[in-house]
Amino acid sequence: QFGIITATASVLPEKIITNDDLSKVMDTSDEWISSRTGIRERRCVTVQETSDLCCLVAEKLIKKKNLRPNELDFIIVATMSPDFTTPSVAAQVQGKLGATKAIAFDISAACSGFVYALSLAEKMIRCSSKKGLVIGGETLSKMIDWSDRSTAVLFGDGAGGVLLEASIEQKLLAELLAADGTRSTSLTAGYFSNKSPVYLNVSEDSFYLKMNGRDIFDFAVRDVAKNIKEITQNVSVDYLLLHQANLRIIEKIARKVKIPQEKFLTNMEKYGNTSAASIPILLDEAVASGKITLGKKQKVVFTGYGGGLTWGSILMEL
Ligand SMILES: O=C(O)C1CCN(c2ccc(-c3cc(CO)ccc3Cl)cn2)CC1
Repeated sequence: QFGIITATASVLPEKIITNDDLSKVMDTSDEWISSRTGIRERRCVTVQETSDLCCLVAEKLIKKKNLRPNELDFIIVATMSPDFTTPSVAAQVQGKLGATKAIAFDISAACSGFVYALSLAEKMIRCSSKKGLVIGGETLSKMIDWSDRSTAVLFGDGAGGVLLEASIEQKLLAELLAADGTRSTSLTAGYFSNKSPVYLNVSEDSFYLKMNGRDIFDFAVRDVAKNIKEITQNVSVDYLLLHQANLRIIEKIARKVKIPQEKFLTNMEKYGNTSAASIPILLDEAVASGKITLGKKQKVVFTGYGGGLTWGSILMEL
């Protein structure tokens, strides 16, 4: 048995923050943000937590296929902005859903989290699991230093996910996942400072998201392009769904891998960078718009890249 995607769903917080809204509270402009990133607005939670967004995605997914919650064997949530270190977001979703049979755990791989989680979940189905949810969910708005315009304008909140079910047909055709921990300091967030009376180290790390934009930009254009080139060799791909970090980066990658721009779907203009949620949100919108139809055998590449550093692609027939 192999894992195939049989439903998609996404949930975005209602509150919209436009570039102009941000230009009123920090030294930035719609012109700068949209020309350098492609982002025009983003969503921000006002009362919801990551677990609330993920729970709504889970409810949408099981409803789409008329499943009962206790039919699920697993719930995996990819997030870098959980409500708690424990309980996991996945466990919170399992409890709220009443998915009593599902094992539940979070995956921490930043913006590669959804791709890492999808790869792992498909292996679980190859080893006898039958049905499960793979969700990417973030409330990055709590991780941002809202006085740092270099990062505050880039990120957004949201969640998306897929229902994975067992099939005799193999649809996950190839994958290429990678990590490079020697570059781990290029993007950090959620550092817990140790307040113990015997702790001696004074770290300058911060809870707030910090990024070396230049390093990450160059990493994305170099390593990610190489990864995509390798996985799309001798394959005619219909669409590529890359982590929605920056439109300029996606354009540069498209040119490097010599695949037409229009095959690279984008929606960062509406949602900004939602880290692990960006690919499943993009997928759900592509399905809702009819660009992608599940079961139509379209060849799609999912590519995540970000903190860790981690990156990776999965080639799937949908
Ligand atoms: O000056 C400019 O043009 C700046 C240059 C720097 N930029 C960047 C750089 C890196 C990212 C980014 C972030 C993550 C984290 O999820 C993952 C993947 C990427 Cl590629 C996004 N924007 C913005 C415009």
